[in-house]
Amino acid sequence: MTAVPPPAPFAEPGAEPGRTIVDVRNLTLTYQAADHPVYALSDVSLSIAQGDFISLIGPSGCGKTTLMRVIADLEQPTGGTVLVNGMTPEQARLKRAYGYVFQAPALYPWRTVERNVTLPLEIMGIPRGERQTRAREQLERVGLAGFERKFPWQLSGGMQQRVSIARALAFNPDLLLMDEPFGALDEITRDHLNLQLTQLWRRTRKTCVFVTHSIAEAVFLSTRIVVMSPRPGRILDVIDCARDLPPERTLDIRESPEFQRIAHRVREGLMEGHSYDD
Ligand SMILES: Nc1ncnc2c1ncn2[C@@H]1O[C@H](COP(=O)(O)OP(=O)(O)OP(=O)(O)O)[C@@H](O)[C@H]1O
Repeated sequence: MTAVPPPAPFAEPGAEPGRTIVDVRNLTLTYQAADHPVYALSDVSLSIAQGDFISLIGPSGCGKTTLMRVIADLEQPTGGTVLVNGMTPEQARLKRAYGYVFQAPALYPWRTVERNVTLPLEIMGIPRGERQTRAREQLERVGLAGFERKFPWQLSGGMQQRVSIARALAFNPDLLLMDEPFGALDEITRDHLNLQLTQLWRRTRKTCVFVTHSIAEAVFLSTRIVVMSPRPGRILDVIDCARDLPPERTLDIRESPEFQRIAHRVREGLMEGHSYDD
């Protein structure tokens, strides 16, 4: 894979560390399934600041995707409020305040890599030359310079997921929502992408919300980890990783006692909240 350029220690212009980007208060969501209600989220409150990297971790079905989808205005809450950049999720969606990366890359096989990245810009009516410039910048950011004219099926799964990250970044959103983007990849590729993602985050200081089932991935990437209970999803613990781990992270920090201690606390939280009756 192509190496990512070395990270520069600055945030993007306009970034204001500390400003609240996502404000979730007393969020409840019940799905009305055909024969019974599904209580997906119960009384979730969370404040996410500019430049935070938040991981949501919890057992399968605890509502992690649901929480992301409410922030993205893809689901309507039953109760509580959500503000994104001070706006309702609908206003934020219309203003393209966030980019969303799905579990599967969701690329169009008949479009080149570059034309997959430019798609949201086409929809926004941005002129062709500017679309190309922005797509190339983002592809370079994710280490895919030179792959513009390839088709998705010519790339590995990890490279395809990097294309979808470039696409989500193309319109320069304040917020990046990533729903288990590396879950289907082998461990070595996943390590590599974790490293690239932490470098990308450090360069841009985009606010990130990241869903994962991997404790190591959550500790490695995050400034804070949100541990959720089994359904209905509630927040059991919020763990500050930025206090004990440096912002600049290399894979070997996973061996450090600080890393192990945080991982242990996440594991304890998951075990305490887990019901073995299911
Ligand atoms: N549209 C829907 N209608 C009914 N139930 C739903 C709907 N979408 C999700 N659910 C249920 O709501 C609960 C939470 O789902 P969600 O996908 O948010 O969990 P998750 O924590 O992201 O799970 P996973 O880790 O397996 O991806 C699950 O029990 C799921 O089956």
